[in-house]
Amino acid sequence: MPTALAYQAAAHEVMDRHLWDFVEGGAGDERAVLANVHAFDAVRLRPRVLTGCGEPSTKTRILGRHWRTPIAVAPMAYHTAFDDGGEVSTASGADRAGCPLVVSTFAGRRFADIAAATTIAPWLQLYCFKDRSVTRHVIETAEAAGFEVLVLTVDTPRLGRRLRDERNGFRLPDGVLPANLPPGDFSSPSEHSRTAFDPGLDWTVLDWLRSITALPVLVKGVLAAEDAELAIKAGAAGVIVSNHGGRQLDRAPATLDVLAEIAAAVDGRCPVLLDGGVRRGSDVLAAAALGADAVLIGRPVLHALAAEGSEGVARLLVAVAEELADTMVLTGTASLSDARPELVIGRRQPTVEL
Ligand SMILES: Cc1cc2nc3c(=O)[nH]c(=O)nc-3n(C[C@H](O)[C@H](O)[C@H](O)COP(=O)(O)O)c2cc1C
Ligand SMILES: CC(C)CC(=O)C(=O)O
Repeated sequence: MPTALAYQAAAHEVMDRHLWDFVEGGAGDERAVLANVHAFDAVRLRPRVLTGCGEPSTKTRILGRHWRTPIAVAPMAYHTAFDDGGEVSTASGADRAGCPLVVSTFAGRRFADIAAATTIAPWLQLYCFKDRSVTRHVIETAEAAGFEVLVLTVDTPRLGRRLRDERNGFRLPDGVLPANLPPGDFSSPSEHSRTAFDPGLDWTVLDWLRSITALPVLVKGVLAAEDAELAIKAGAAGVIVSNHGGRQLDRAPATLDVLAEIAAAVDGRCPVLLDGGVRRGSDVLAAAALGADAVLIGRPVLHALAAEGSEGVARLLVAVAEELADTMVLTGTASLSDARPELVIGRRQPTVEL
């Protein structure tokens, strides 16, 4: 069975060193990158026996759509740096595994071509630029291509200081460009983001989004129960518990460590998704037990794409989904709604009461 670890090793063999550092790296001392993975490593599951659960259901329903398995691909910039087909390859691989793809504002392929490669309507990850006309254009292009959901990234008023990229003087490989943005100089993500991203966003950005689109908006980058509450008040259709894979705030908490607190605050009013460090099917079940309706997988998908293209993406995601089903059988968990916090040993209980 192909694992995330095996694809990481395979990608390391084939990837340019600076590109590797761009993908693997995080902000500062990379505490938050490690914290995500360590939080999952520390999980032990408490199996129940003789439950009669031999054929578990991994199905779920998110924003009115049926998902075969509670796994989607996290938004990541520039898949064309890893495979010539870029996001088109990722979308078709994810489709074969039954997983939706969240497409980055900085996708290297046109939204219409990405949408045509999958039977599952993609979601658009949105960076809100100072120039709102550009942001609006990105949304309209995605809507015209049939995208169904917006994911507003809120943890990036400025890009985290990524020391590997600073040391390497990182520049995108020649020919790697965002396919859905007006022409500009994108060669250094840190320099571009400094001039283009709006550092002064507040919750009223959701009002503006609602005034220009009817698509549901999920807020990605929530790490505090108070912000989940504010997101719902501002009209968000869901929250994504994320620390951007440790690429933003070096001392951000592991996402798994704040999940229960946020799920308790949301209390079923909207879907709660999580990303950061999800590598195994057993990680998916732990996240479900602590309140996630679905998870997103980031770096391992790029590793699989770099190592084996579209086929690699499909094989990785199928493997994680099968491992989720295995773990459900072995813990006596018949369905995702049966995954309760008692399944997980040694996690802290919610700490914030609203
Ligand atoms: C190379 C790379 C590019 C990324 N680009 C984006 C992006 O364009 N927009 C965004 O919201 N998050 C972006 N992310 C963050 C991911 O969406 C996600 O939060 C994170 O990778 C999940 O953690 P994991 O990689 O440990 O699975 C990026 C992450 C990586 C590794
Ligand atoms: C081009 C970057 C802004 C993409 C990103 O979000 C990241 O590298 O984490």
